[in-house]
Amino acid sequence: MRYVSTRATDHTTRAFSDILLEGLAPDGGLYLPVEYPRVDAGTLARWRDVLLDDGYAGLAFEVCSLFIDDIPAEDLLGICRRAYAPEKFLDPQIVPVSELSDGVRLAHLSNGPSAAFKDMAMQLLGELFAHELARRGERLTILGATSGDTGSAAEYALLGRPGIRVVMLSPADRMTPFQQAQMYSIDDPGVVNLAVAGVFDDCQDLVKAINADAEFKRDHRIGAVNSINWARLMAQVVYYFAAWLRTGGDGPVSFAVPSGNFGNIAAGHIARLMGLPIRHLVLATNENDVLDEFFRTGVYRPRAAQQTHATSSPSMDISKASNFERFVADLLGRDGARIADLFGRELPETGRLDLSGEDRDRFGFVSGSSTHADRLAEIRATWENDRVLIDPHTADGVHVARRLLASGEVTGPVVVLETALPVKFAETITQATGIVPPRPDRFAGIEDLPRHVTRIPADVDAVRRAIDGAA
Ligand SMILES: Cc1ncc(COP(=O)(O)O)c(C=O)c1O
Ligand SMILES: N[C@@H](CCOP(=O)(O)O)C(=O)O
Repeated sequence: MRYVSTRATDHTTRAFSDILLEGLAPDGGLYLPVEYPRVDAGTLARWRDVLLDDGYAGLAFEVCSLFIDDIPAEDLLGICRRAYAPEKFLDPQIVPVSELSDGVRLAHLSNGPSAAFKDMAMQLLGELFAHELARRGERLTILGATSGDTGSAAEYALLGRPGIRVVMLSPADRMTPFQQAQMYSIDDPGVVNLAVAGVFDDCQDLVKAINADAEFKRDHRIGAVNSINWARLMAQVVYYFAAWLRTGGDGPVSFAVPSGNFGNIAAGHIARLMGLPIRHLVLATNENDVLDEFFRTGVYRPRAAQQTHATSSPSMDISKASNFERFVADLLGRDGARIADLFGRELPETGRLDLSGEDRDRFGFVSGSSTHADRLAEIRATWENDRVLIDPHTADGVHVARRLLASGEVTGPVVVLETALPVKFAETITQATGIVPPRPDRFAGIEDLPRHVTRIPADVDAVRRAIDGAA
């Protein structure tokens, strides 16, 4: 499979291993496969057996093989087996699917090392980076941005890997105490945590600004772990197949997806275009509802930092969704020149994109948003009715799914993607239920450990200095 930038105006394509290390394309666009591979009913039936016989790792190998043709098959199988070794996850099924009493299903994606769905991709990325860097004899500085979950998932997956160091930007004082402790308690010269005076979007802008400096990027061997890196999306595609297969039957299923940077649901969009029977992709936001607004109106209107609310689902406090560009590329038939103009000129100049004239309905998206009160009500109801604790991000998804099921806008089996364990958001869980969420033993006392973090302004030179200083 070859890859092309969303903004490409020529026929230049790249190999998977190259874009894995490169992350963001030099023209500022995001990589996509030249075309999505198609999966037919026979393949889905075979994959049902693969999942039963070879587990999640076997399925991941099958899906990834469609996107990677420059890593030998036996190496890729080993990579998938190490990434999805059952002992790394709280459940040997890796992604179990459960059913609540009202019929809504949950696909549990947060059983991995850092207790959020980011582990599903990050464990694979860790193995892929290690394989490719060893093969090339190269080093990589991962520069990432986090609103609370990508950072710890990346640091856990990459810690101690030869030739890799991580510089992670996080929004100062906007993550929960648990999320901060997960990252800032890491005491390792290969991990540099920077707390930026700003919101997640500021951190993401800084990452993009560094990536736009071709010379600095080349000299410092900068790579990416955010969902701007195609490999993240590829890995996330796998859990849509797994969840569909575990839901049983051959018919269409709808997925409700807590959304912020649009990576989680972009993977569902890709799975659907590959042929997975998905009826609706139910996009759920919190009060930061830029994406909900787009799917309702066709107008994409990112907000400034001052208009980005600090909510009780803080990992989704995002107002500029990176992966949205990938969706627009599909919406506009991969017209690279138009994408370059929209995202490289029109959006920065006008602050909005009006795509209401385009036929976005054909992609199966419906959307909604939730408030703090909605999330509390869903967490409480799910606890009282099912004795299941869900985190506030999952509650965003459950809320929108239940609302659209009730209105008839969405029908049939709905699988909500469960994206984090409640322990990461204990205060909100306790507010909703009066219960302190259970804490896996490996996280005992992390808030009491010394912190290793440097505060910086939202300034690209401060990031450059930190990268230089960490060298
Ligand atoms: C717990 C959690 N749920 C949902 C999301 C939304 O995912 P995405 O940013 O890929 O849309 C995130 C991150 O943004 C998250 O950390
Ligand atoms: N929710 C994420 C922020 C989005 O990051 P991405 O890596 O999925 O692009 C976080 O928790 O850090």
